[in-house]
Amino acid sequence: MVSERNPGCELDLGWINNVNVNLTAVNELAGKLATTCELKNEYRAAWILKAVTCIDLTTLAGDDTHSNVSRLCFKAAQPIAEDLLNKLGFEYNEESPIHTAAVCVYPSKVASAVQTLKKNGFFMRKLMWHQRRRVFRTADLFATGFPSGQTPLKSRLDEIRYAVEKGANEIDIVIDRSLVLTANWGALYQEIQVMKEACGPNTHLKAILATGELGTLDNVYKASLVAMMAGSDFIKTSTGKEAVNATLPFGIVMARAIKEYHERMGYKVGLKPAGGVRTAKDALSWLIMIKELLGSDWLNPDLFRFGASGLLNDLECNLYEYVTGKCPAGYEFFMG
Ligand SMILES: O=C[C@H](O)COP(=O)(O)O
Repeated sequence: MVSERNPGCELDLGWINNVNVNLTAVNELAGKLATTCELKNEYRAAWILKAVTCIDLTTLAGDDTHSNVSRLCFKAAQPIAEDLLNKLGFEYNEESPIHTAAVCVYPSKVASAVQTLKKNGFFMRKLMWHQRRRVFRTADLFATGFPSGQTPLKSRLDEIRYAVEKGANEIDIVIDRSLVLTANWGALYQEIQVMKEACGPNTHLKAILATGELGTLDNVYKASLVAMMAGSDFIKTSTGKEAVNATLPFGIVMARAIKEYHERMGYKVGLKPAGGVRTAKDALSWLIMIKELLGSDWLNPDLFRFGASGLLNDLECNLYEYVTGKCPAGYEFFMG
């Protein structure tokens, strides 16, 4: 289910200054969510498949080449081994819902990803999916001075324009954490707004808050609100490069901010945990958290993504175990 894109709103400092997060309650809820995930058998397999479709399949390597970006694109288009998928009752064809949500690469590799996707007809599939609002996207994960956000605004805007020109249709920007730590909400709002303008009307913006570097959960909630007020389509926990990345307490606080924004403004903003989400167990805890706090509307790639380089492999292994009753040998899956 898709809602109208978030256009943002005026910066509301009164709203931001009223934020007060209950740390103990957040940690208790996170503990419960992490331990009460009792999904079994076909229900677990179905949720794992759901997780696959919500992945922004990412490569972050300094030695990325055209060839490993191409492999990533193929894996994104057919994320589960075909025989395994068939045993689960699905097959790959133009209608198949089983693909990752997006491919995420550095700006300099966007052209490689777009070329592979086009050459192999994946964008034709995208057109069909688009009619059903299920879009297979190429994202540029690392624009705007990734991962620190400490380069001049002009060069961050140039990076965005470069990636859009090369065919990226989602941009993951990183915020300048110092603006949060000094409570400079006006400057943060303006920066995100101009970055959204640089994306243009058709390219979605995901704002990476780098929650592990924001100091307090109050700051996480406030930065979430400011990013949404500035028009972000998604708010995202982390770059994967902070000492602490996607944790359930951060996710709970961001989900609560998204819920409040939706109640007040009427727009649904997406959530993207990223960094260190590696196992099926992690993924299921996040999906349950989303269902509990935001409801089923958010359980789809239009409103929920995992930013992950290594999660897919574990999801596929879990499906293999479900189908065959045994653990796969390491050589059976070529790339996670
Ligand atoms: O957004 C994606 C993250 O940077 C990936 O982090 P990860 O390599 O820990 O999965």
